[in-house]
Amino acid sequence: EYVWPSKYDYIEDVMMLHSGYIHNGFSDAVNPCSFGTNVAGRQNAAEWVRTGYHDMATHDAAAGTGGLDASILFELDRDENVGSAFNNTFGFLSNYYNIRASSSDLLALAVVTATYRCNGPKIPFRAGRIDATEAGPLGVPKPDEDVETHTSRFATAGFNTSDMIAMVACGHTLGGVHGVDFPEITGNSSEAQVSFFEGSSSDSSADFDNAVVTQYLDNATENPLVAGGNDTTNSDKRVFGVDGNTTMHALADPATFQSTCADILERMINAVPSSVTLSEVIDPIDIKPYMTTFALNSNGTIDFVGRIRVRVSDGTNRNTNDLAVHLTYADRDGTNTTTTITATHPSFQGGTSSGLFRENFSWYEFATVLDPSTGISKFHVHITTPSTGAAQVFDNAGNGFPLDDSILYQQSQSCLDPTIVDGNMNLTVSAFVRNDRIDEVVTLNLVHKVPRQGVIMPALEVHSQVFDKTSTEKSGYVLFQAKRLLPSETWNTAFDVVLGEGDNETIVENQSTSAISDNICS
Ligand code: HEM
Repeated sequence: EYVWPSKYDYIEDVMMLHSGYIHNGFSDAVNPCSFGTNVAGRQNAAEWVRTGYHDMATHDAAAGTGGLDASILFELDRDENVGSAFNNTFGFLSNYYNIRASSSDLLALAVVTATYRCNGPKIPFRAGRIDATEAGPLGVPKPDEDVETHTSRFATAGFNTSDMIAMVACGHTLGGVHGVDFPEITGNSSEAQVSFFEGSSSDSSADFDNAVVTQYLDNATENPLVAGGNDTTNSDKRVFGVDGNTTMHALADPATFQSTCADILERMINAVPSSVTLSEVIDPIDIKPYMTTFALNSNGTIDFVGRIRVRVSDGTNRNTNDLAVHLTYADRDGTNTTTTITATHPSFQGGTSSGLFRENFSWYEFATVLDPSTGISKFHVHITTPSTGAAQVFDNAGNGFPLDDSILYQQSQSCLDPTIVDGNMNLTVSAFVRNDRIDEVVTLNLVHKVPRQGVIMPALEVHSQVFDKTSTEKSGYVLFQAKRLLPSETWNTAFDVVLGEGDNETIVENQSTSAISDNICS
């Protein structure tokens, strides 16, 4: 059962908030399925799926090495990874990459998102992949290799002959062979030339359907890897036929094709090194709070500002126009207060967001102040249906939504000075620590983005630094500050503020330097 906060909150947002009032646009690049960022010949959805496969292809299931680990970032100079698909894919994914979302998790989510956006099946998504830090072995199948080589490559990765046929068919339902990458196959090397696996007469190549299978069985295929003029590069013909077409006949049933692809692509993205433990399947979270501000204000009270995201997808029996949300909370000692904090539904963009798998969410915003002498320890979310009076209380799997007011990150008193000195900018992070804990260590954990030659994604290194206690006191709190230099070209990054150590740790997670880049450093 989901408990807030979770280390997968960020990736769940990437997955579930594609468009609307609060959105991150993860599916914009594959919506519609044919979309190619207005570059002739490009189809992002096809590129994402191909990138997922090429990264996984060198998995060794028995040895527990390789797989979906983004090692392909280091393997782009190889002739088995021809084309701009890989850099295009990671170029888009880099917008979402951070310490809470590895390149490999984002790539797996890209496969899931592209497949679904193209009318394909719903592939369950798990997170937790760890990125490789160097290239893996060679061995991505090439079209001019024989079928024994391909069969054994798939077998090493944990896929039998029938799995191989299905995986290739499920991949080659999108996109095609590009003239710039394989002119010897297309016979035309121009930028815009694509010989689609499912032919040029329909837009099937932008639809996750089984035309690649039925056209092959009907001997009516234009697939350049089946009907190409040079049999040497007709790898799909050899792969599809290797079991006497048994698997292809099964895949000719549309429902079987969809369910088989869901299974084989899920296994493809979950082929990970044995050192990786994947999370449970990430399902949409029903009630999810977001803190906007939890800090001391100039009046000496605590600003308590945030949002509640309520799932209103089909089947929830919730109607955005007939919902009211309020919070109640317990003070620092755990005693319930009688205060009701009303959350209001914003009207901009209907105050709703939508995401993968047709999920919909409605937003409710609250802004109040709390007495710093009594504080807060947890809150409950109440959802009522005004038309019927029905009321429900959400308690975060039993214990309420926890908040710890022993440390308050002061975003308004933190800043990133835009002046660049010797390639660096001055970062100041401020936090108030409650009097009873001021003797504990306060640490800034800042993510440094370290550029890597020829690799789109920088390495992420966490640098820790201890805060200094200042002489500023307010409302039973003492101000702490950490100052450090941040390389200007990678200034846009994230940090955590941590009070105490071990079991006593209180963390304010995932704050961003971009949120303080307009603040004036005083
Ligand atoms: C024997 C195995 C395979 C071989 C030899 C092979 C070969 C190829 C070749 C030559 C291309 C053209 C690339 C270009 O022109 O840039 C291609 C494209 C593609 N492949 Fe494969 N492939 C194999 C398996 C797979 C699998 C298992 C998947 C995914 C599950 C997949 C997904 C794709 C996709 C989506 C494209 C279209 C890319 C685009 O249009 O930009 N392939 N493949």
